[in-house]
Amino acid sequence: MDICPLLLQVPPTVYYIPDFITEAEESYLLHRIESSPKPKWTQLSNRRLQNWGGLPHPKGMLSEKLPPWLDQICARVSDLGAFGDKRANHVLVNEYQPGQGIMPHEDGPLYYPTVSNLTVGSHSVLKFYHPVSEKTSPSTTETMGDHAEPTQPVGAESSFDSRHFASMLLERRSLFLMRDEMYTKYLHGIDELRSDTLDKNIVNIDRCRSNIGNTLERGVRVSLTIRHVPNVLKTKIFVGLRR
Ligand SMILES: O=C(O)CCC(=O)C(=O)O
Ligand SMILES: [Fe+2]
Repeated sequence: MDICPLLLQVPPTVYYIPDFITEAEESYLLHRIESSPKPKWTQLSNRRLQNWGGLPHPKGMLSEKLPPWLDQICARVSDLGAFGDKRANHVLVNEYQPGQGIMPHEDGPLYYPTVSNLTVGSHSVLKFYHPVSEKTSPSTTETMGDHAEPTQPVGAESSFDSRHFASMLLERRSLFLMRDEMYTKYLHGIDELRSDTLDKNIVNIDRCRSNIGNTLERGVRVSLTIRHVPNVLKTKIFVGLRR
């Protein structure tokens, strides 16, 4: 399996694995996601999502058992050593219609500092940004635990272009991993576009089916953000015995 880090314009903390799953596995995952009960979906302004495994919280996540179809994929990602000797215990499913995206953000301190993203259904382009300054905290913070949308200070949008330093093409069925400073320091986001024209900023183009200059129309893309939440509440159930 090809998990060589990309040593080009980005630090060696980004991994791209084309065809991590088969077409049959992709169809199966899409089917399971689509057939999840309606209340499992949370509609946000620019995408909808499903949260699995519990709601990450600074005081600890009350963990919920993952369904077998997600547990299997979590095991496969964990077996790569993505989370050290820990196992992924949390999955966020994001569904993007063409024209939808996610604002530049960081994933925050509630997760083990490695994020893995499995892309199904259609491709996307993930863009990476320098933080506003090395000393200040990033302009946006993703607090997916409570489904809050990333926020952005007034005037920050115009500066994103100048802070953009690399992009990754995430083809369907691929797995993307980022860790270390790519997780803790830099921001990532997806532009709200209906198609992507691939330019020289795509650092993983050599591992992709497409070429620089191609324009790819976006279909409905579902991504599975697979992470490890270290702070899990150990619930103790006390059973009172009465005489
Ligand atoms: O859809 C993606 O690939 C990115 C999702 C993301 O950044 C997140 O869930 O925090
Ligand atoms: Fe993210």
